[in-house]
Amino acid sequence: MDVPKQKFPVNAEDYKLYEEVGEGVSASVYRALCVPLNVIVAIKVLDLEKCNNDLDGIRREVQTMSLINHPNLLRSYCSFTTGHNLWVIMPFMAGGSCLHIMKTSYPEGFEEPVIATVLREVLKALVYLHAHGHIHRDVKAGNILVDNNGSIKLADFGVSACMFDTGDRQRSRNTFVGTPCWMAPEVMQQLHGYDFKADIWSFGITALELAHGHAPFSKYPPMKVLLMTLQNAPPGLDYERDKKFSKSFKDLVAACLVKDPKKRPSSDKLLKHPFFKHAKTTDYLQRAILDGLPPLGDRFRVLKAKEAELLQNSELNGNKEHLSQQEYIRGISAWNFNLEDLKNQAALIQDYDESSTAEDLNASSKQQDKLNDVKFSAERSSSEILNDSDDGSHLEDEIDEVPSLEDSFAAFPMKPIQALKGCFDVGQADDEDTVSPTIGDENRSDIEQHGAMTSSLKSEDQVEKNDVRLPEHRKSLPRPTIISPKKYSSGSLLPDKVLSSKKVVGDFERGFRVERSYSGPIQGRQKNNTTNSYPEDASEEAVVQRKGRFKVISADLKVPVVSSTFSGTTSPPASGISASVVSSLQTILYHSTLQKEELHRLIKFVEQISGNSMEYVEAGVNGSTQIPLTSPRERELQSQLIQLQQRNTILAEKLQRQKMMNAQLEMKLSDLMKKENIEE
Ligand SMILES: Nc1ncnc2c1ncn2[C@@H]1O[C@H](COP(=O)(O)OP(=O)(O)OP(=O)(O)O)[C@@H](O)[C@H]1O
Repeated sequence: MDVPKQKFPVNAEDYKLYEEVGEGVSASVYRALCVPLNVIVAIKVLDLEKCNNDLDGIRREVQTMSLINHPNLLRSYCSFTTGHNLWVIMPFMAGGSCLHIMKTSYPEGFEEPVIATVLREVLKALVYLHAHGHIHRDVKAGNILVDNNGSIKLADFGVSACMFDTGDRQRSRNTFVGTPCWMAPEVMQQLHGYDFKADIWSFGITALELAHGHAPFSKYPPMKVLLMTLQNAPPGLDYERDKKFSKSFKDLVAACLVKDPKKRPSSDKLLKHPFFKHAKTTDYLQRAILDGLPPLGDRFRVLKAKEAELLQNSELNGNKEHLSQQEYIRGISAWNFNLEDLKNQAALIQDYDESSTAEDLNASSKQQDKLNDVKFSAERSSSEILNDSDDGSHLEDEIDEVPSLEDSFAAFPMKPIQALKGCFDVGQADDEDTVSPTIGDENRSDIEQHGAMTSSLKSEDQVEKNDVRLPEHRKSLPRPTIISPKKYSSGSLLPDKVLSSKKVVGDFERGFRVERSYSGPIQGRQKNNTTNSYPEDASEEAVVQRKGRFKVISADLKVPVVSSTFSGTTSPPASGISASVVSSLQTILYHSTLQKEELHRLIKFVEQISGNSMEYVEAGVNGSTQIPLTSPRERELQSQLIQLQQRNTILAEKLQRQKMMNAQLEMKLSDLMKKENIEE
């Protein structure tokens, strides 16, 4: 329940922690009492040492949560660090998440009026976010929270992004975030970046999740989900069990789950969809789904015990399918970039194929038929196939040598916690309406700047006044400023014109040049996006530490905007730590180049194989109904084609992994260079 404006203390001693009520990838959530105010709150506790992978995301989440102001969005009262933990104080949503409610009482999903009511509230939140330039990027039942009175709030801004971001922030919009089952195809593809419409896809998947009790493909490991989302026809409400749903509901889902983002409706347009005529008041939700539910803490305990039991059983039985189920139960969000995990996930794909459900397989397109052909005809494991393949195995072997890159990362200085103090301390504004820093002050701190970008996050009324068109603050953004191109070290992320400018010589330049010859999709994306004409993110200059995707911003470091750091004609002075970083950087660049070369070959290989073999398989499948394959030669050929197809699938997955590794690498390089610049 929303608490009227009060100043929440930023001291751990002022809070009394009660039971745990939720758990995510990076955090545990507790019910707690704010002693001085005598108010029950929820506290999200993040161990910063454990989530050094995504501290940047956490910082963004904290900032966004403190600035939003909409009844359907979970805001934070304040946040602060205590020891190596970050505490985010927020309203306690006693009903828990829709996912939890379904797991406890509605495993087959909710009734249609409940779904309409929940979705309408979520959509209102999205209209607000989108109108203010934000993409949520993780819309799913696990992030839809219900209060005692049935009111709904969308939570978890850990991976949200601002459409008006520049620099690294903008780059994050071209990266792979979200939860695979809910992730839009364009986000997975990482080709042209994505926008608000990615949330509309996730919204459609969430609609199916609420209707069935689980998201489509939720039983599969992430790699498989990727392939199915990209290759299959979009899921929908097309099955026997979906007969109970209205035409307008089916239509809404179909409208959201269109692969071409341009053809998806915007959030404000979707809000006018006839389906929402079925929506009721939130009191109705309270009666329909909360009545009789045990307290959140008890439900959470039971679910956690179930999860532990499942995990134990699956470990005992060696049943890998449960691993994915575990993730689902926990409502894991944000793709896990752990390479070992990814390898394991990819290795599971064969196992999952055998247990495909009618739902998942029927939702398939022609391509899925092809996959199935492969799936059911080839009995050998992927490793067997790879071992005796002539043209695929060497590629596999070479790729498997790449993990040395991980070692390269490990060499970087990474001790972020000390530098963190102050970064996350976000108290409650005395007057919320005053949280509107002046845009254009180039020396402001990162937090201030974020405030500027989210200064638009004002009350819902204001959005309505604006008729959900272009947010007012956009109109007031400073005129596009032409600045000299910023010198990234990120190789292929650079637009051509930056790459070609001979600003960096010596080994750096060599690195750049080599990078250039391999124009992966990331480069293409960046090219598109660097054409944006807004000033670069001043905060970039204040990065003092980085680990993974985390940038530590010095709270009081005021560095003027320097748009061209390597503007000289000599290489930057490399002394002490710099020299070692430079040499690490060179090693990484070298590896990156090899990797890209490999990717390039893989892409060609996959294109060739898929182009040719798909045709053949299709011909074989279609033809088989008329001309049975009788001769042993024909059968042998058919089986070879199937094997090729299977290899193709495996290579595509490898390719995807490599892409992700590359993206991470690019970001690390870029950050290291910036750090170098700052040190100079
Ligand atoms: N304010 C709240 N009131 C009640 N329960 C909450 C609240 N915030 C979060 N929870 C519960 O805790 C769970 C985890 O929280 P949250 O999603 O913020 O963590 P996370 O680590 O960001 O999770 P993930 O990234 O996996 O979605 C939620 O799914 C929800 O069930």
